[in-house]
Amino acid sequence: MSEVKKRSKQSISTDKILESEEKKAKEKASPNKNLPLRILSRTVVIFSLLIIVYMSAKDRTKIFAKQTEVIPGKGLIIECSSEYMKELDEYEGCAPKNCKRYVTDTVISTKEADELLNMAKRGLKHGGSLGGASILDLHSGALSKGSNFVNFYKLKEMKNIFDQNDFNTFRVVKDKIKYAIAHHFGVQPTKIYLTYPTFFSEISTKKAVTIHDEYWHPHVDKESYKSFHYTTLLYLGDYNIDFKGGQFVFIDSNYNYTVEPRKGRLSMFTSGAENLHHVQKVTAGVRYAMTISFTCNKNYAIADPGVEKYIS
Ligand SMILES: O=C(O)CCC(=O)C(=O)O
Ligand SMILES: [Fe+2]
Repeated sequence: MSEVKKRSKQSISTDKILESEEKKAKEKASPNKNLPLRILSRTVVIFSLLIIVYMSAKDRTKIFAKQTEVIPGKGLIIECSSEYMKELDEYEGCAPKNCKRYVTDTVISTKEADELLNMAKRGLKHGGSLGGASILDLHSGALSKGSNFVNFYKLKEMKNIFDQNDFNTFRVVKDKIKYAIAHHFGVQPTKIYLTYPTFFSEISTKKAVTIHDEYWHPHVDKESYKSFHYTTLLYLGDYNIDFKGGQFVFIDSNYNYTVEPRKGRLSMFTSGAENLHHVQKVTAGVRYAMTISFTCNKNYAIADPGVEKYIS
């Protein structure tokens, strides 16, 4: 290589080094020059991620029963959990043909739901949990009060708060539900028994105080209430009208299935691990519902509640 060529090559590479050093120096002098661009690109990335998370969460949630629809009957068969099936082996005529959840708006009338709602309000106004999730159990008499429970069958001020007419309404509704379970789950009505607790629930927007107020945790009813084999929920008010939030959600591995409460809507399901569920937080208004459940085990059977429950 000639001396001239060598020198010119050297001077080109020296120029390049100078150029890049100049650029670096400039960037150092004004570090914020690329900042808007960086903020913009990061914002785009964050928003895209949020959209992906939102869309995938949305896609995993299906509305099984909308409040605005009147559902004659809608069911979803699921695989029974092995523990549930094993336990039912010993109860002839009580094991379901299939494990499932089933929602119907045509078994219980609006009038019957209104009569029960009236009972719920009448009873619960004497109680009320500090944390806003209250129950009134027609079997044990447990009524949420403050951060505890009292037995309303023993309270002077609640003496005869429910008369035999009220208990009759409960019995008629309970019998309709029992036959609906027998029909839809393929079991003998004489082999399923009303069990405890059998209660009204009232949920407001108050912040939880005790563990009893934390109704929103996913759970299996068979674990929360060992006597349950068939859970039924009767809704006494309307989602998005009487209250906001408070949807019931079945949690499956692929999808969540939401039941929006509707007055008179009956939701029935096998109480095993196949029906893991939770209730979403109530964000406005007050939500009333009733839990009426059945067992296959005669030892857990209870008599229909009546006026003889009052302890004088
Ligand atoms: O009120 C509801 O919709 C369900 C309540 C519930 O899951 C329960 O009491 O175990
Ligand atoms: Fe539950």
